[in-house]
Amino acid sequence: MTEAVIRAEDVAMRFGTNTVFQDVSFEVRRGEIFVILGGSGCGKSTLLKLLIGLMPPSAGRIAVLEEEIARLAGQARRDLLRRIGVMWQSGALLGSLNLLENVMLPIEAHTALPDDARALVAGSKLGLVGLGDATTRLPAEISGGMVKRAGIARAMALDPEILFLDEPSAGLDPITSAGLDELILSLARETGTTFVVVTHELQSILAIGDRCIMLDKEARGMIAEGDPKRLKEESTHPTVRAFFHREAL
Ligand SMILES: Nc1ncnc2c1ncn2[C@@H]1O[C@H](COP(=O)(O)OP(=O)(O)OP(=O)(O)O)[C@@H](O)[C@H]1O
Repeated sequence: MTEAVIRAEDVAMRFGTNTVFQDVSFEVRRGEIFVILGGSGCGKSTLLKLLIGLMPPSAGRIAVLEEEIARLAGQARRDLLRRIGVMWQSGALLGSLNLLENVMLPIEAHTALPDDARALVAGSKLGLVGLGDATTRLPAEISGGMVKRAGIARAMALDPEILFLDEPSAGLDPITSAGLDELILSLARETGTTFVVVTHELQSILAIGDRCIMLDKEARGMIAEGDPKRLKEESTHPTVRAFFHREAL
């Protein structure tokens, strides 16, 4: 079986007396597109924060690229974070910098490459996401879909082994959203990057997800794991069925 790049074992997260989830265990395998899904407030963003080490779990263990991310500090932590990329919902571009300069930022921060080489790398990442002709545009001058693409280019600037995407289709119309799904699929195929995507967009989940887990607020944990297309056909769990068949309800 393909190597696991993330292993979550019996993970729980509590804020005070509020248990968001517990007993969450799963693996993400190298090269797959892994989707974290579930309704509002079930803890998708919280789980994403645990996976990238922004906070430690209340219980359990999360290993990312064989390292227990919550326990790392200093250089070891920086070294691991360099191997992963994150795109937040907004795309998080700096408005005063053009797209090329935005993508150059992480390269400047983490490598000693000279200016022209940095620009070359940043330009090639923008080319990968279909923005090769827009490198001198400012974020305010481009569409919402292009902002997301630029955010992905920036998250890929350092050739991450795992790319985390937080609600990539949020705020996009269905056609733009479908275009973004195609981009994610082609990047996964061409670069071999592992994708972990947080979303509740059913069309996206079915279009891009190799495997998924579904979190549930009432159950305070995972209620499904597997290939989303198979879950849609085969799951007998009422909440899972309602989610995958909601168009028909
Ligand atoms: N820093 C925090 N302190 C206290 N409670 C928090 C904190 N972060 C999240 N929560 C709680 O955890 C629960 C899950 O929130 P989270 O944002 O992870 O859900 P979500 O599935 O991402 O929701 P949405 O799809 O609406 O973004 C909520 O009850 C929220 O109030």
